[in-house]
Amino acid sequence: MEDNHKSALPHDFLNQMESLLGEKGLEDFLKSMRAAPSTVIRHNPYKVCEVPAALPRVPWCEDAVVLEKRPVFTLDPMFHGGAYYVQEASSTFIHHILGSINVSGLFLDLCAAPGGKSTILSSFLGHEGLLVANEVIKNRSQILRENIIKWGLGNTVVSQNDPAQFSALQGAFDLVLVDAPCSGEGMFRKDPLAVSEWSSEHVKLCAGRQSRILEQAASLPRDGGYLIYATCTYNTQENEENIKKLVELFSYQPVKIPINKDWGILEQAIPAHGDTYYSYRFFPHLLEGEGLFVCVLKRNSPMPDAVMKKSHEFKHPFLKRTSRKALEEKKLPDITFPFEPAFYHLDEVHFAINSNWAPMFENIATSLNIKYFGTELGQSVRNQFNPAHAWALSVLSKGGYPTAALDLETALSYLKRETIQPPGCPEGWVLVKYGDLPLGWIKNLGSRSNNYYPKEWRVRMQ
Ligand SMILES: C[S@@+](CC[C@H](N)C(=O)[O-])C[C@H]1O[C@@H](n2cnc3c(N)ncnc32)[C@H](O)[C@@H]1O
Repeated sequence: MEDNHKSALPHDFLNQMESLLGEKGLEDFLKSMRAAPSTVIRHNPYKVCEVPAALPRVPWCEDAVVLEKRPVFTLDPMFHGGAYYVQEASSTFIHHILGSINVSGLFLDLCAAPGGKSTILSSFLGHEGLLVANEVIKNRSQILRENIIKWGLGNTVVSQNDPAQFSALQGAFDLVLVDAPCSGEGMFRKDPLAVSEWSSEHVKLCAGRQSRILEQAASLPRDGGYLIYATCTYNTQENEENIKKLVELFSYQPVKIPINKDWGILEQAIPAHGDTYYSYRFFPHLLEGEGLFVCVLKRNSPMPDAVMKKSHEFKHPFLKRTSRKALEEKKLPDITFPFEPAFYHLDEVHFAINSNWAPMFENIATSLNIKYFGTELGQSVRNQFNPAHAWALSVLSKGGYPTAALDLETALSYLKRETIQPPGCPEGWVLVKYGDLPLGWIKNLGSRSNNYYPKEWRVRMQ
């Protein structure tokens, strides 16, 4: 059995793993490759998510629990309402890193889709900070946008840009995460495609691409800000070698992350540029999770000049700033914000963001290709306000709209975009919920109701 598995893996990969782990290590690694990967969900600390207390937690992330078996997530309304994110355990280590270095402010997730790590960054920032979640590939930026909307904190700007297009934001960020595209060796157990695509040539190609991304990313944190580099692969070309190149070119200090030795994470020293940097390596035979490499660095280089333009007038081809008063005239309902909001509109579609971040957001919006930001509240149509789906899924209050609690069957019908008619529903806009978790809007017209669940998100599974 073990030999079968061994023969399914590329010969050069096995040699590489043997030089990393030794003969016995490779044997244990191959054994772990035959075991089923665990299923982990990380719940949204800002939403209602009932998780049985008896389930084991991921040791480095108190929000993440290991499920006994993998349910059909597509048929769980809580999944669609953003109550949790399905994420393999090792990746949730970003949560532990953030708690250890304890930095807040403006974060950038440069390679963000589908958004697993962005949702960790967003939860950590809460209502105080701002996250730019960027994904260069258009289709993937749409998935990222959807996951950010479902997470619902309203503290995120989704952009679709190449890393090279961030040059106007050099020195702006308190933290930059580069979770780079890689050869995916750490995902071999979960993703047979990663095995079939693997070759030494592909590793080389990935290492070159990561090095270019890191060179663009390295000047984005402020002096004293952090750069986190992560991959889900094991080879040293894509990992240690890239860190060595980076610290030769840019001034970064090492950061040591406290870990508990029972967790099974390997801390390894990377000697580079006369200093010792640290990597945190995850192997499936040493812990319950997939393969991961992480290195945290602290920028040590005062910026020569202030990079942010201090513009008082926001000039953007489509996006305009507006006031609460102007919005009230457009029938915006009464919303209690956990921060002082700044409002913007794109044609008649209205958005809110924490006003503390408005000047920075305006700089970002003029230099990047923005796909989403803050919370989309709704659209003014002929003296009426049509609430947005994103607002339903957001953690903001819902301005006194009536609600209807759905049972599982009706909630699934709603998510499939079928017509539902909850009993006792008043006429007009109604927020539908599963338990206490908002799922979206319906508009009750009396004789029938319209389902406003987004067409492109609807559940197709029967
Ligand atoms: C490992 S994935 C990110 C996973 C994500 N951080 C998460 O936790 O859900 C790497 C991402 O980088 C994107 N990518 C591909 N080529 C890139 C490039 N040249 N520059 C920046 N990002 C790139 C991929 O499309 C992919 O979404």
